[in-house]
Amino acid sequence: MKFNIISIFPQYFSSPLSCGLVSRNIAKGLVSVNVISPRDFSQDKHHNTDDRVYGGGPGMVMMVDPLLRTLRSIPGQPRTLMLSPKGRPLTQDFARELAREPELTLVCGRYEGIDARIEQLHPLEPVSLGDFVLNGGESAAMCLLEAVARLLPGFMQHDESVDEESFTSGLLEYPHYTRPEEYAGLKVPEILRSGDHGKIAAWRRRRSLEATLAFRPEMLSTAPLSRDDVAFLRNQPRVLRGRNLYVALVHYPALNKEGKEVTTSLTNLDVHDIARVSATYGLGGYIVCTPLQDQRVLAGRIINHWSRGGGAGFNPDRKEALNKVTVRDDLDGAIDHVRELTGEIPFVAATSAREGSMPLADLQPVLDKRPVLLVLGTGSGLADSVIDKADGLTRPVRFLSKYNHLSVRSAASIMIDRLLGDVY
Ligand SMILES: C[S@@+](CC[C@H](N)C(=O)[O-])C[C@H]1O[C@@H](n2cnc3c(N)ncnc32)[C@H](O)[C@@H]1O
Repeated sequence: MKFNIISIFPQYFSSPLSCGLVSRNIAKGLVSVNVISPRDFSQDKHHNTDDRVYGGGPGMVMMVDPLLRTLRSIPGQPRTLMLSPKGRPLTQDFARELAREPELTLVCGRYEGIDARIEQLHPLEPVSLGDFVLNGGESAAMCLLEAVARLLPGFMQHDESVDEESFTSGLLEYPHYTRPEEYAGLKVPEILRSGDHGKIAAWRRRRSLEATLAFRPEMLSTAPLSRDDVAFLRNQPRVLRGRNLYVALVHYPALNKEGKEVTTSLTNLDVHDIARVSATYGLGGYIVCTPLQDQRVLAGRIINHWSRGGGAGFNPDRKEALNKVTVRDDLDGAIDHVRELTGEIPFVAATSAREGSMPLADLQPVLDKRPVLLVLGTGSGLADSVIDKADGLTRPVRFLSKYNHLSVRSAASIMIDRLLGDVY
């Protein structure tokens, strides 16, 4: 496979291309690397390749002409990638896709980047190494080259090595050991010395599952998993963020359509459905807030029927859900309830279908440290006096859509799922 690397610092590549498997495979002829400098194509007498940025601001920008001439000097129009923070993230799947190409051109930016017109003048696919900024595309190009080249048949001493690595199966890899058999009192796991390949494979699968659960649990949502895998994972100790999450449904003060503060009636559906979501996601609790005596009696009747009365024997799952529900007068009562249960004052996150700037994801790290009370409104939404008491107002679900009129039950489900997903 051939790589053309376009960089104003060709010397950057001499060391990484001269050692390890990359160098061996260049010598073998499996990989060839052609580093080209746009300086050699600059028409200017000083061979300049950059100039000041239009519109003001610090830094220089790579000029379009030397780069375009460099690109056009490469015969055959190979697939051309531009290393850039805005690009498609480089993943193992993407590397596999690129390894099927006979030739790739990698364009390395420097300074503030490249004159934007280059993308209109030459087909370029931006590729990013991650959400961070490097000084230049050279180190990114080297990472990409390695990730792709090692997937070529014959590149590794043993081609199977790449089949078992992290991300290949959607999981992180299991741990490896080498001699000595015992070091600082730590022994290599017995099973790895047993010679029983079936047992070793099963042991490795489980260590892979454990590592993924510990370090990258979100990968488990998409990894192909067998029934055995799921049964194994279900029994692993997990930090369940959901235990720190509480949800309050506020019936007073809520707004009516005219924007006036009113008390809304509770509904059987809201009590049941949000209780079921709370149980499914392992929430700390669900607090229905209403100061009206008849509404509190009604809520108590619903809860008692399903958690202690006739419904409890009839449907034990519903009993578990309804056991999560408590009734309090208002938001202050809900906050007190969480404080009584946890000994801590919760972070209060109000919600709205209209406004709010706090991304839900910002609540995830908070859940690792202290209880969070997610406050949902009824009627036409939470009154300002409730929102004012909150520590933050979350961004509406579907905040870019004109129509986002969800029932409070749906909004609760979506927000809780976005916060906790399948794993936490
Ligand atoms: C200092 S950076 C320019 C950053 C640019 N001003 C921005 O804010 O997106 C210079 C060059 O480094 C490379 N680069 C920086 N971060 C990168 C990343 N995360 N992935 C791939 N390339 C990157 C690109 O080639 C980029 O043109």
